[in-house]
Amino acid sequence: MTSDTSSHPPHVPFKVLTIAGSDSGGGAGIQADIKTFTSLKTFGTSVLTSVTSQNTLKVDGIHAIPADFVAQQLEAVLSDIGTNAIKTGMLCNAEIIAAVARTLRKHYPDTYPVPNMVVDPVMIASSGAALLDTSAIETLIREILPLCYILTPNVPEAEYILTKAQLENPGLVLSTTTQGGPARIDSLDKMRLAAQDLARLGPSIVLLKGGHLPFYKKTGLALPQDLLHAIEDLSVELEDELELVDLIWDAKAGVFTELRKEFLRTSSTHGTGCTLSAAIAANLAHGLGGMDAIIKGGDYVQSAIRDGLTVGRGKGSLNHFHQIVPRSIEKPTRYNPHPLTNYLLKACEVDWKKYTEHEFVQGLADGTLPRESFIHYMKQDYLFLQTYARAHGLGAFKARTMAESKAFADIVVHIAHESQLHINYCAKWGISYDDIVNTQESMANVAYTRYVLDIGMTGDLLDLGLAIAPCLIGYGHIGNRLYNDPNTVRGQANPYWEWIENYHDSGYQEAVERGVATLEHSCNTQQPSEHRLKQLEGIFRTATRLEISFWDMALQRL
Ligand SMILES: Cc1ncc(COP(=O)(O)O)c(N)n1
Repeated sequence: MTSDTSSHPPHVPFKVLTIAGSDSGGGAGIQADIKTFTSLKTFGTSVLTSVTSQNTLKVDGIHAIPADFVAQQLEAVLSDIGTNAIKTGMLCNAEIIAAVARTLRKHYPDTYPVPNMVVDPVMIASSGAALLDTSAIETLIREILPLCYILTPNVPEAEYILTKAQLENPGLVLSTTTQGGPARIDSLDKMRLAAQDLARLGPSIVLLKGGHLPFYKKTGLALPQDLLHAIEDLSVELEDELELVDLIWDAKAGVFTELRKEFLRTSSTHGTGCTLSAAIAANLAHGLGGMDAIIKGGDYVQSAIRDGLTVGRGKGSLNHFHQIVPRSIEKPTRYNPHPLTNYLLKACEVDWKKYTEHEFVQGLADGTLPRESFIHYMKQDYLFLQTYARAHGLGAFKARTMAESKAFADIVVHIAHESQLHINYCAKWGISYDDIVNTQESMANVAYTRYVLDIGMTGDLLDLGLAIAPCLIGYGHIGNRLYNDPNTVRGQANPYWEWIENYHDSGYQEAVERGVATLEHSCNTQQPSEHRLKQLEGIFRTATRLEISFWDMALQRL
Protein backbone atom coordinates (compact mmCIF):
# COMPACT_ATOMS: atom_id res chain seq x y z
CA MET A 1 0.00 0.00 0.00
CA THR A 2 1.27 3.46 -0.81
CA SER A 3 0.31 6.51 1.11
CA ASP A 4 -0.05 8.66 -2.00
CA THR A 5 -3.00 10.88 -1.41
CA SER A 6 -2.45 13.13 -4.40
CA SER A 7 -5.24 11.48 -6.37
CA HIS A 8 -7.64 12.08 -3.48
CA PRO A 9 -7.07 15.68 -2.48
CA PRO A 10 -8.86 16.35 0.78
CA HIS A 11 -12.14 18.10 0.34
CA VAL A 12 -12.22 21.70 1.55
CA PRO A 13 -15.50 22.18 3.36
CA PHE A 14 -17.55 25.31 3.84
CA LYS A 15 -16.93 26.45 7.41
CA VAL A 16 -19.32 28.09 9.83
CA LEU A 17 -18.56 29.35 13.30
CA THR A 18 -21.02 29.65 16.15
CA ILE A 19 -20.40 31.89 19.14
CA ALA A 20 -23.02 30.78 21.63
CA GLY A 21 -23.90 28.95 24.83
CA SER A 22 -24.10 25.22 25.44
CA ASP A 23 -27.52 23.69 26.07
CA SER A 24 -27.09 20.44 27.99
CA GLY A 25 -30.57 19.46 26.76
CA GLY A 26 -29.27 19.34 23.20
CA GLY A 27 -32.11 21.27 21.57
CA ALA A 28 -30.79 24.83 21.46
CA GLY A 29 -27.50 26.72 21.66
CA ILE A 30 -24.25 25.30 20.38
CA GLN A 31 -25.76 21.83 20.10
CA ALA A 32 -28.55 22.99 17.77
CA ASP A 33 -26.05 25.02 15.76
CA ILE A 34 -23.62 22.16 15.16
CA LYS A 35 -26.45 19.78 14.23
CA THR A 36 -27.76 22.36 11.76
CA PHE A 37 -24.31 23.02 10.28
CA THR A 38 -23.78 19.30 9.80
CA SER A 39 -27.19 18.73 8.34
CA LEU A 40 -26.54 21.56 5.86
CA LYS A 41 -23.21 20.07 4.83
CA THR A 42 -20.88 22.56 6.47
CA PHE A 43 -18.01 22.16 8.89
CA GLY A 44 -18.96 23.66 12.23
CA THR A 45 -16.62 25.32 14.70
CA SER A 46 -17.68 26.73 18.05
CA VAL A 47 -16.76 29.34 20.61
CA LEU A 48 -18.53 28.75 23.91
CA THR A 49 -19.70 31.79 25.83
CA SER A 50 -21.42 29.89 28.60
CA VAL A 51 -22.41 26.47 29.79
CA THR A 52 -26.03 26.17 30.82
CA SER A 53 -27.57 23.45 32.89
CA GLN A 54 -30.78 23.07 30.96
CA ASN A 55 -33.43 20.58 29.93
CA THR A 56 -36.75 20.80 28.11
CA LEU A 57 -38.43 22.28 31.19
CA LYS A 58 -36.04 24.88 32.53
CA VAL A 59 -32.62 26.50 32.66
CA ASP A 60 -31.41 25.94 36.22
CA GLY A 61 -27.89 27.23 35.99
CA ILE A 62 -25.66 29.37 33.81
CA HIS A 63 -21.92 29.27 34.04
CA ALA A 64 -20.38 32.13 32.04
CA ILE A 65 -17.02 31.46 30.47
CA PRO A 66 -14.46 34.16 31.40
CA ALA A 67 -14.49 36.80 28.67
CA ASP A 68 -10.76 36.42 28.00
CA PHE A 69 -11.20 32.73 27.41
CA VAL A 70 -14.05 33.39 24.99
CA ALA A 71 -11.72 35.69 23.06
CA GLN A 72 -9.01 33.02 23.20
CA GLN A 73 -11.29 30.41 21.62
CA LEU A 74 -12.30 32.87 18.91
CA GLU A 75 -8.69 33.73 18.22
CA ALA A 76 -7.82 30.02 18.01
CA VAL A 77 -10.49 29.35 15.40
CA LEU A 78 -10.02 32.45 13.26
CA SER A 79 -6.21 32.40 13.23
CA ASP A 80 -6.05 28.87 11.87
CA ILE A 81 -9.26 27.45 10.46
CA GLY A 82 -10.96 30.66 9.40
CA THR A 83 -14.62 30.70 8.53
CA ASN A 84 -17.04 31.37 5.69
CA ALA A 85 -19.78 32.61 8.00
CA ILE A 86 -20.39 33.38 11.67
CA LYS A 87 -23.45 33.26 13.86
CA THR A 88 -23.81 34.56 17.37
CA GLY A 89 -26.34 33.22 19.83
CA MET A 90 -26.34 33.54 23.63
CA LEU A 91 -23.63 36.08 24.44
CA CYS A 92 -24.37 36.03 28.17
CA ASN A 93 -22.95 39.30 29.49
CA ALA A 94 -21.41 42.63 28.59
CA GLU A 95 -17.77 41.53 29.10
CA ILE A 96 -18.17 38.61 26.72
CA ILE A 97 -19.89 40.79 24.14
CA ALA A 98 -17.06 43.30 24.31
CA ALA A 99 -14.43 40.56 24.03
CA VAL A 100 -16.15 39.02 21.01
CA ALA A 101 -16.50 42.40 19.29
CA ARG A 102 -12.84 43.27 19.98
CA THR A 103 -11.57 39.99 18.54
CA LEU A 104 -13.80 40.23 15.49
CA ARG A 105 -12.68 43.79 14.81
CA LYS A 106 -9.08 42.61 15.00
CA HIS A 107 -9.65 39.88 12.38
CA TYR A 108 -11.91 41.97 10.17
CA PRO A 109 -10.29 45.40 10.58
CA ASP A 110 -12.12 47.37 7.93
CA THR A 111 -14.88 45.15 6.70
CA TYR A 112 -18.22 46.01 8.25
CA PRO A 113 -20.45 44.22 8.41
CA VAL A 114 -18.22 41.26 9.19
CA PRO A 115 -18.69 39.01 6.15
CA ASN A 116 -21.70 36.71 6.51
CA MET A 117 -22.23 37.49 10.17
CA VAL A 118 -25.65 36.55 11.51
CA VAL A 119 -26.68 37.82 14.94
CA ASP A 120 -29.45 36.12 16.87
CA PRO A 121 -29.94 38.48 19.83
CA VAL A 122 -30.75 35.71 22.31
CA MET A 123 -32.17 37.19 25.51
CA ILE A 124 -34.75 34.94 27.12
CA ALA A 125 -35.10 31.16 26.79
CA SER A 126 -38.47 29.84 25.68
CA SER A 127 -38.72 28.33 29.16
CA GLY A 128 -38.50 31.85 30.61
CA ALA A 129 -34.90 32.16 31.88
CA ALA A 130 -32.82 35.26 31.12
CA LEU A 131 -29.86 34.32 28.92
CA LEU A 132 -28.44 37.83 28.63
CA ASP A 133 -27.89 40.29 31.46
CA THR A 134 -30.32 43.16 30.95
CA SER A 135 -27.44 45.56 31.40
CA ALA A 136 -25.72 43.89 28.42
CA ILE A 137 -28.36 44.82 25.81
CA GLU A 138 -26.82 48.22 25.48
CA THR A 139 -23.37 46.69 24.83
CA LEU A 140 -24.90 44.37 22.25
CA ILE A 141 -26.41 47.37 20.48
CA ARG A 142 -23.19 49.36 20.59
CA GLU A 143 -20.60 46.65 19.94
CA ILE A 144 -22.24 43.88 17.94
CA LEU A 145 -25.02 45.37 15.81
CA PRO A 146 -22.62 47.54 13.75
CA LEU A 147 -20.72 44.35 12.79
CA CYS A 148 -23.86 42.46 11.86
CA TYR A 149 -24.91 41.50 8.34
CA ILE A 150 -28.21 39.80 9.22
CA LEU A 151 -30.01 40.39 12.52
CA THR A 152 -32.70 37.86 13.46
CA PRO A 153 -34.73 39.07 16.46
CA ASN A 154 -38.17 37.83 17.42
CA VAL A 155 -40.79 40.40 18.34
CA PRO A 156 -40.02 40.64 22.10
CA GLU A 157 -36.28 40.89 21.40
CA ALA A 158 -36.90 43.62 18.84
CA GLU A 159 -38.99 45.48 21.42
CA TYR A 160 -36.24 45.23 24.06
CA ILE A 161 -33.54 46.39 21.66
CA LEU A 162 -35.52 49.35 20.38
CA THR A 163 -36.68 50.43 23.83
CA LYS A 164 -33.11 50.27 25.11
CA ALA A 165 -31.65 51.99 22.05
CA GLN A 166 -34.07 54.88 22.45
CA LEU A 167 -33.44 55.14 26.17
CA GLU A 168 -29.68 55.22 25.74
CA ASN A 169 -29.73 57.59 22.84
CA PRO A 170 -32.63 60.04 23.02
CA GLY A 171 -31.36 61.76 19.88
CA LEU A 172 -32.03 58.69 17.79
CA VAL A 173 -35.15 58.99 15.71
CA LEU A 174 -37.03 55.70 15.88
CA SER A 175 -40.57 55.15 14.66
CA THR A 176 -41.55 52.39 17.05
CA THR A 177 -40.99 54.16 20.33
CA THR A 178 -42.91 57.16 21.53
CA GLN A 179 -41.02 59.69 23.59
CA GLY A 180 -38.74 57.15 25.20
CA GLY A 181 -41.61 54.81 26.10
CA PRO A 182 -41.31 51.09 25.45
CA ALA A 183 -41.50 49.91 21.86
CA ARG A 184 -44.63 47.91 21.12
CA ILE A 185 -44.91 45.72 18.02
CA ASP A 186 -48.41 44.38 17.61
CA SER A 187 -49.24 44.63 13.93
CA LEU A 188 -47.63 44.07 10.56
CA ASP A 189 -47.26 47.82 10.07
CA LYS A 190 -45.41 48.09 13.37
CA MET A 191 -43.21 45.17 12.32
CA ARG A 192 -42.22 47.11 9.21
CA LEU A 193 -41.34 50.19 11.23
CA ALA A 194 -39.43 48.12 13.78
CA ALA A 195 -37.38 46.35 11.11
CA GLN A 196 -36.39 49.69 9.63
CA ASP A 197 -35.53 51.06 13.08
CA LEU A 198 -33.36 48.04 13.84
CA ALA A 199 -31.46 48.46 10.57
CA ARG A 200 -30.55 51.99 11.71
CA LEU A 201 -28.56 50.35 14.50
CA GLY A 202 -26.21 48.61 12.05
CA PRO A 203 -27.44 45.41 10.40
CA SER A 204 -27.66 45.34 6.62
CA ILE A 205 -30.65 43.02 6.70
CA VAL A 206 -33.19 42.57 9.49
CA LEU A 207 -35.25 39.41 9.69
CA LEU A 208 -37.98 40.18 12.21
CA LYS A 209 -39.47 36.80 13.14
CA GLY A 210 -43.19 36.69 13.63
CA GLY A 211 -43.40 33.47 15.67
CA HIS A 212 -44.74 35.34 18.71
CA LEU A 213 -47.28 37.29 16.72
CA PRO A 214 -49.70 35.07 14.76
CA PHE A 215 -52.21 36.87 12.54
CA TYR A 216 -55.69 35.87 11.48
CA LYS A 217 -55.39 35.18 7.76
CA LYS A 218 -58.76 36.75 7.00
CA THR A 219 -58.48 40.01 8.90
CA GLY A 220 -54.73 40.43 9.26
CA LEU A 221 -55.28 41.15 12.99
CA ALA A 222 -52.95 39.73 15.61
CA LEU A 223 -54.06 36.89 17.89
CA PRO A 224 -54.53 38.19 21.46
CA GLN A 225 -51.43 37.36 23.50
CA ASP A 226 -53.33 35.52 26.25
CA LEU A 227 -54.56 32.99 23.65
CA LEU A 228 -51.05 32.52 22.35
CA HIS A 229 -49.84 31.42 25.74
CA ALA A 230 -52.16 28.44 25.71
CA ILE A 231 -50.84 27.42 22.31
CA GLU A 232 -51.39 23.68 22.67
CA ASP A 233 -55.02 24.25 23.63
CA LEU A 234 -55.80 26.14 20.45
CA SER A 235 -58.34 24.32 18.34
CA VAL A 236 -57.30 22.77 15.03
CA GLU A 237 -59.75 25.09 13.27
CA LEU A 238 -58.15 28.16 14.82
CA GLU A 239 -54.73 26.86 13.86
CA ASP A 240 -55.84 26.78 10.23
CA GLU A 241 -57.10 30.36 10.46
CA LEU A 242 -53.73 31.69 11.62
CA GLU A 243 -50.48 32.44 9.88
CA LEU A 244 -47.08 33.75 10.81
CA VAL A 245 -45.26 36.48 8.96
CA ASP A 246 -41.50 36.75 9.04
CA LEU A 247 -40.57 40.18 7.76
CA ILE A 248 -37.30 40.92 6.01
CA TRP A 249 -36.04 44.45 5.57
CA ASP A 250 -33.08 44.74 3.23
CA ALA A 251 -31.88 48.23 4.08
CA LYS A 252 -29.46 48.52 1.17
CA ALA A 253 -31.98 47.50 -1.45
CA GLY A 254 -34.79 49.29 0.39
CA VAL A 255 -37.03 46.26 0.01
CA PHE A 256 -39.44 44.53 2.38
CA THR A 257 -40.17 40.85 1.90
CA GLU A 258 -42.90 39.06 3.80
CA LEU A 259 -42.52 35.33 4.32
CA ARG A 260 -45.89 33.86 5.27
CA LYS A 261 -45.78 30.59 7.12
CA GLU A 262 -48.20 28.02 8.35
CA PHE A 263 -48.86 28.33 12.06
CA LEU A 264 -47.78 24.98 13.52
CA ARG A 265 -49.45 24.11 16.82
CA THR A 266 -46.65 22.15 18.36
CA SER A 267 -44.58 22.28 21.51
CA SER A 268 -41.44 20.95 19.80
CA THR A 269 -40.01 24.40 19.22
CA HIS A 270 -37.10 24.59 21.66
CA GLY A 271 -34.11 25.91 19.76
CA THR A 272 -36.05 27.35 16.82
CA GLY A 273 -34.26 30.70 16.82
CA CYS A 274 -30.81 29.13 17.23
CA THR A 275 -31.51 26.71 14.39
CA LEU A 276 -32.76 29.41 12.04
CA SER A 277 -29.75 31.70 12.51
CA ALA A 278 -27.42 28.69 12.18
CA ALA A 279 -29.15 27.60 8.97
CA ILE A 280 -28.92 31.11 7.52
CA ALA A 281 -25.19 31.24 8.36
CA ALA A 282 -24.62 27.81 6.79
CA ASN A 283 -26.44 28.91 3.64
CA LEU A 284 -24.35 32.09 3.48
CA ALA A 285 -21.21 29.94 3.85
CA HIS A 286 -22.35 27.98 0.80
CA GLY A 287 -22.39 31.25 -1.12
CA LEU A 288 -26.07 32.12 -1.14
CA GLY A 289 -27.07 35.78 -1.01
CA GLY A 290 -28.73 37.14 2.14
CA MET A 291 -32.30 36.84 0.93
CA ASP A 292 -31.92 33.30 -0.43
CA ALA A 293 -30.07 32.20 2.70
CA ILE A 294 -32.96 33.44 4.84
CA ILE A 295 -35.68 31.88 2.70
CA LYS A 296 -33.91 28.53 2.48
CA GLY A 297 -33.05 28.65 6.19
CA GLY A 298 -36.70 29.30 7.00
CA ASP A 299 -37.80 26.29 4.98
CA TYR A 300 -35.26 24.11 6.77
CA VAL A 301 -36.57 25.22 10.16
CA GLN A 302 -40.22 24.82 9.19
CA SER A 303 -39.57 21.20 8.10
CA ALA A 304 -37.53 20.56 11.23
CA ILE A 305 -40.44 21.81 13.38
CA ARG A 306 -42.96 19.81 11.40
CA ASP A 307 -40.85 16.72 11.89
CA GLY A 308 -40.33 17.63 15.59
CA LEU A 309 -39.14 15.20 18.21
CA THR A 310 -40.65 14.40 21.58
CA VAL A 311 -37.68 14.75 23.92
CA GLY A 312 -38.14 15.27 27.64
CA ARG A 313 -41.32 16.43 29.34
CA GLY A 314 -41.28 20.06 28.29
CA LYS A 315 -40.74 21.74 24.95
CA GLY A 316 -39.49 19.06 22.57
CA SER A 317 -36.79 19.55 19.98
CA LEU A 318 -36.78 20.24 16.29
CA ASN A 319 -35.60 17.37 14.12
CA HIS A 320 -32.38 18.83 12.72
CA PHE A 321 -31.74 15.72 10.68
CA HIS A 322 -35.13 15.43 9.01
CA GLN A 323 -33.43 15.59 5.59
CA ILE A 324 -30.99 12.83 6.41
CA VAL A 325 -32.94 10.43 8.60
CA PRO A 326 -36.54 10.49 7.47
CA ARG A 327 -38.74 10.37 10.52
CA SER A 328 -41.17 8.60 8.19
CA ILE A 329 -41.35 5.35 10.06
CA GLU A 330 -41.54 6.91 13.48
CA LYS A 331 -44.83 8.65 13.89
CA PRO A 332 -47.68 9.70 11.68
CA THR A 333 -48.74 13.32 11.99
CA ARG A 334 -51.31 15.27 10.11
CA TYR A 335 -48.53 16.34 7.77
CA ASN A 336 -47.52 12.77 7.15
CA PRO A 337 -50.44 10.52 8.01
CA HIS A 338 -49.10 7.56 6.02
CA PRO A 339 -45.37 7.65 6.78
CA LEU A 340 -44.38 4.33 5.23
CA THR A 341 -46.46 4.78 2.09
CA ASN A 342 -45.25 8.33 1.63
CA TYR A 343 -41.68 7.25 2.13
CA LEU A 344 -42.01 4.51 -0.50
CA LEU A 345 -43.75 6.73 -3.02
CA LYS A 346 -41.00 9.29 -2.63
CA ALA A 347 -38.20 6.73 -2.79
CA CYS A 348 -39.69 5.17 -5.95
CA GLU A 349 -40.86 8.46 -7.45
CA VAL A 350 -39.34 7.95 -10.90
CA ASP A 351 -40.77 4.47 -11.43
CA TRP A 352 -44.05 5.51 -9.85
CA LYS A 353 -44.46 8.28 -12.40
CA LYS A 354 -43.61 5.94 -15.28
CA TYR A 355 -46.26 3.54 -14.02
CA THR A 356 -49.11 5.88 -13.18
CA GLU A 357 -48.52 8.20 -16.14
CA HIS A 358 -47.77 5.45 -18.66
CA GLU A 359 -48.74 5.89 -22.31
CA PHE A 360 -51.41 3.23 -21.74
CA VAL A 361 -52.92 5.34 -18.95
CA GLN A 362 -52.84 8.48 -21.08
CA GLY A 363 -54.61 6.48 -23.80
CA LEU A 364 -57.36 5.66 -21.32
CA ALA A 365 -57.64 9.32 -20.35
CA ASP A 366 -58.11 10.70 -23.85
CA GLY A 367 -59.83 7.63 -25.28
CA THR A 368 -57.13 7.07 -27.90
CA LEU A 369 -55.93 3.69 -26.58
CA PRO A 370 -56.33 1.11 -29.39
CA ARG A 371 -59.29 -1.15 -28.72
CA GLU A 372 -57.20 -4.32 -29.22
CA SER A 373 -54.71 -3.15 -26.57
CA PHE A 374 -57.51 -2.67 -24.09
CA ILE A 375 -59.08 -6.06 -24.87
CA HIS A 376 -55.71 -7.75 -24.53
CA TYR A 377 -55.17 -5.96 -21.23
CA MET A 378 -58.60 -6.92 -19.92
CA LYS A 379 -58.00 -10.61 -20.57
CA GLN A 380 -54.62 -10.53 -18.89
CA ASP A 381 -56.02 -8.52 -16.02
CA TYR A 382 -58.60 -11.23 -15.34
CA LEU A 383 -55.82 -13.82 -15.14
CA PHE A 384 -53.92 -11.43 -12.89
CA LEU A 385 -56.92 -11.20 -10.56
CA GLN A 386 -56.84 -14.98 -10.09
CA THR A 387 -53.33 -14.83 -8.67
CA TYR A 388 -54.18 -11.66 -6.81
CA ALA A 389 -56.90 -13.63 -4.99
CA ARG A 390 -54.44 -16.43 -4.25
CA ALA A 391 -51.93 -13.95 -2.84
CA HIS A 392 -54.58 -12.74 -0.41
CA GLY A 393 -55.40 -16.35 0.42
CA LEU A 394 -51.72 -16.72 1.26
CA GLY A 395 -52.08 -13.66 3.48
CA ALA A 396 -54.98 -15.33 5.30
CA PHE A 397 -52.75 -18.36 5.81
CA LYS A 398 -49.83 -16.32 7.10
CA ALA A 399 -51.87 -14.10 9.41
CA ARG A 400 -51.38 -14.60 13.10
CA THR A 401 -54.77 -13.52 14.35
CA MET A 402 -58.25 -14.58 13.40
CA ALA A 403 -59.21 -10.98 12.66
CA GLU A 404 -56.31 -10.61 10.23
CA SER A 405 -57.07 -13.94 8.54
CA LYS A 406 -60.65 -12.87 8.12
CA ALA A 407 -59.61 -9.51 6.67
CA PHE A 408 -57.57 -11.29 3.98
CA ALA A 409 -60.28 -13.88 3.36
CA ASP A 410 -62.81 -11.07 2.95
CA ILE A 411 -60.60 -9.54 0.28
CA VAL A 412 -60.51 -12.91 -1.55
CA VAL A 413 -64.31 -12.90 -1.59
CA HIS A 414 -64.26 -9.30 -2.76
CA ILE A 415 -61.85 -10.14 -5.60
CA ALA A 416 -64.05 -13.09 -6.63
CA HIS A 417 -66.95 -10.65 -6.84
CA GLU A 418 -64.83 -8.18 -8.77
CA SER A 419 -63.78 -10.79 -11.28
CA GLN A 420 -67.44 -11.52 -12.00
CA LEU A 421 -67.93 -7.82 -12.73
CA HIS A 422 -64.82 -8.05 -14.89
CA ILE A 423 -66.43 -10.82 -16.93
CA ASN A 424 -69.59 -8.75 -17.36
CA TYR A 425 -67.52 -5.75 -18.40
CA CYS A 426 -65.52 -7.88 -20.88
CA ALA A 427 -68.79 -9.05 -22.43
CA LYS A 428 -69.52 -5.41 -23.34
CA TRP A 429 -66.27 -5.44 -25.28
CA GLY A 430 -67.20 -8.66 -27.08
CA ILE A 431 -64.89 -10.83 -24.97
CA SER A 432 -66.53 -14.10 -23.92
CA TYR A 433 -65.79 -16.05 -20.75
CA ASP A 434 -64.21 -18.83 -22.86
CA ASP A 435 -62.01 -16.24 -24.56
CA ILE A 436 -60.73 -15.14 -21.20
CA VAL A 437 -59.98 -18.50 -19.64
CA ASN A 438 -58.37 -19.84 -22.79
CA THR A 439 -56.01 -16.89 -22.98
CA GLN A 440 -52.35 -17.71 -22.50
CA GLU A 441 -50.75 -15.78 -19.65
CA SER A 442 -48.36 -13.19 -21.03
CA MET A 443 -44.77 -13.29 -19.80
CA ALA A 444 -45.20 -9.93 -18.07
CA ASN A 445 -48.18 -11.39 -16.25
CA VAL A 446 -46.26 -14.54 -15.27
CA ALA A 447 -43.36 -12.47 -13.99
CA TYR A 448 -45.55 -10.13 -11.97
CA THR A 449 -47.91 -12.62 -10.38
CA ARG A 450 -45.26 -15.20 -9.55
CA TYR A 451 -43.08 -12.48 -8.05
CA VAL A 452 -45.94 -11.51 -5.76
CA LEU A 453 -46.52 -15.12 -4.74
CA ASP A 454 -42.81 -15.76 -4.23
CA ILE A 455 -42.44 -12.73 -1.98
CA GLY A 456 -45.55 -13.82 -0.14
CA MET A 457 -44.20 -17.35 0.35
CA THR A 458 -40.74 -16.36 1.49
CA GLY A 459 -41.46 -13.14 3.36
CA ASP A 460 -43.85 -12.01 6.05
CA LEU A 461 -47.17 -10.20 5.75
CA LEU A 462 -45.51 -6.81 5.33
CA ASP A 463 -43.42 -8.12 2.41
CA LEU A 464 -46.52 -9.55 0.82
CA GLY A 465 -48.43 -6.33 1.44
CA LEU A 466 -45.76 -4.31 -0.31
CA ALA A 467 -45.68 -6.62 -3.31
CA ILE A 468 -49.42 -6.06 -3.69
CA ALA A 469 -49.39 -2.36 -2.78
CA PRO A 470 -48.33 -0.80 -6.13
CA CYS A 471 -51.34 -2.39 -7.81
CA LEU A 472 -53.78 -1.41 -5.09
CA ILE A 473 -52.51 2.12 -4.54
CA GLY A 474 -51.52 2.82 -8.15
CA TYR A 475 -54.96 2.06 -9.59
CA GLY A 476 -56.44 4.29 -6.90
CA HIS A 477 -54.08 7.13 -7.85
CA ILE A 478 -54.75 6.65 -11.56
CA GLY A 479 -58.52 6.52 -11.04
CA ASN A 480 -58.47 9.73 -9.01
CA ARG A 481 -56.08 11.59 -11.26
CA LEU A 482 -57.86 10.79 -14.50
CA TYR A 483 -61.28 11.48 -12.99
CA ASN A 484 -60.22 14.90 -11.73
CA ASP A 485 -58.06 15.92 -14.69
CA PRO A 486 -59.95 18.46 -16.84
CA ASN A 487 -58.18 17.09 -19.93
CA THR A 488 -59.68 13.62 -19.50
CA VAL A 489 -62.33 12.88 -22.10
CA ARG A 490 -65.49 12.09 -20.15
CA GLY A 491 -68.72 10.15 -20.57
CA GLN A 492 -69.90 8.66 -23.88
CA ALA A 493 -67.08 10.31 -25.79
CA ASN A 494 -64.53 8.08 -24.07
CA PRO A 495 -64.88 4.28 -24.37
CA TYR A 496 -62.75 3.91 -21.24
CA TRP A 497 -64.70 6.31 -19.02
CA GLU A 498 -66.41 3.46 -17.14
CA TRP A 499 -62.98 1.98 -16.32
CA ILE A 500 -61.87 5.34 -14.91
CA GLU A 501 -65.07 5.75 -12.90
CA ASN A 502 -64.65 2.28 -11.45
CA TYR A 503 -61.27 3.08 -9.90
CA HIS A 504 -62.34 6.52 -8.80
CA ASP A 505 -65.38 5.03 -7.13
CA SER A 506 -65.55 5.42 -3.35
CA GLY A 507 -65.76 1.63 -2.94
CA TYR A 508 -62.33 1.20 -4.55
CA GLN A 509 -60.83 4.24 -2.82
CA GLU A 510 -61.97 2.92 0.57
CA ALA A 511 -60.29 -0.41 -0.20
CA VAL A 512 -57.06 1.51 -0.91
CA GLU A 513 -57.40 3.37 2.41
CA ARG A 514 -57.93 0.10 4.28
CA GLY A 515 -54.96 -1.53 2.55
CA VAL A 516 -52.70 1.44 3.32
CA ALA A 517 -53.85 1.50 6.96
CA THR A 518 -52.96 -2.20 7.31
CA LEU A 519 -49.50 -1.63 5.84
CA GLU A 520 -48.86 1.34 8.11
CA HIS A 521 -50.03 -0.61 11.11
CA SER A 522 -47.76 -3.58 10.49
CA CYS A 523 -44.84 -1.26 9.75
CA ASN A 524 -45.44 0.54 13.02
CA THR A 525 -45.47 -2.72 14.96
CA GLN A 526 -42.35 -3.93 13.19
CA GLN A 527 -40.36 -0.66 13.43
CA PRO A 528 -38.08 -1.79 10.61
CA SER A 529 -34.37 -1.08 10.78
CA GLU A 530 -32.86 0.97 8.00
CA HIS A 531 -31.70 -2.20 6.27
CA ARG A 532 -35.16 -3.73 6.47
CA LEU A 533 -36.73 -0.53 5.20
CA LYS A 534 -34.46 -0.72 2.15
CA GLN A 535 -35.60 -4.30 1.59
CA LEU A 536 -39.24 -3.25 1.75
CA GLU A 537 -38.51 -0.40 -0.63
CA GLY A 538 -36.93 -2.93 -3.03
CA ILE A 539 -40.10 -5.02 -3.08
CA PHE A 540 -42.30 -1.99 -3.67
CA ARG A 541 -40.02 -0.81 -6.48
CA THR A 542 -39.88 -4.19 -8.22
CA ALA A 543 -43.65 -4.56 -8.11
CA THR A 544 -43.99 -1.00 -9.48
CA ARG A 545 -41.66 -1.88 -12.36
CA LEU A 546 -43.66 -5.03 -13.03
CA GLU A 547 -46.75 -2.82 -13.31
CA ILE A 548 -44.90 -0.78 -15.95
CA SER A 549 -44.12 -4.01 -17.87
CA PHE A 550 -47.77 -4.94 -17.60
CA TRP A 551 -48.81 -1.74 -19.42
CA ASP A 552 -45.96 -2.22 -21.95
CA MET A 553 -47.20 -5.75 -22.54
CA ALA A 554 -50.74 -4.50 -23.10
CA LEU A 555 -49.61 -1.89 -25.65
CA GLN A 556 -47.40 -4.28 -27.56
CA ARG A 557 -49.72 -7.23 -27.04
CA LEU A 558 -46.82 -9.48 -26.04
C1 LIG B 1 -27.69 27.94 25.30
C2 LIG B 1 -28.99 28.44 24.79
N1 LIG B 1 -29.02 29.27 23.76
C3 LIG B 1 -30.20 29.71 23.28
C4 LIG B 1 -31.38 29.31 23.85
C5 LIG B 1 -32.68 29.85 23.34
O1 LIG B 1 -33.49 28.86 22.79
P1 LIG B 1 -35.03 28.75 23.17
O2 LIG B 1 -35.60 30.13 23.03
O3 LIG B 1 -35.63 27.81 22.23
O4 LIG B 1 -35.09 28.26 24.59
C6 LIG B 1 -31.32 28.43 24.95
N2 LIG B 1 -32.44 28.01 25.56
N3 LIG B 1 -30.11 28.02 25.40
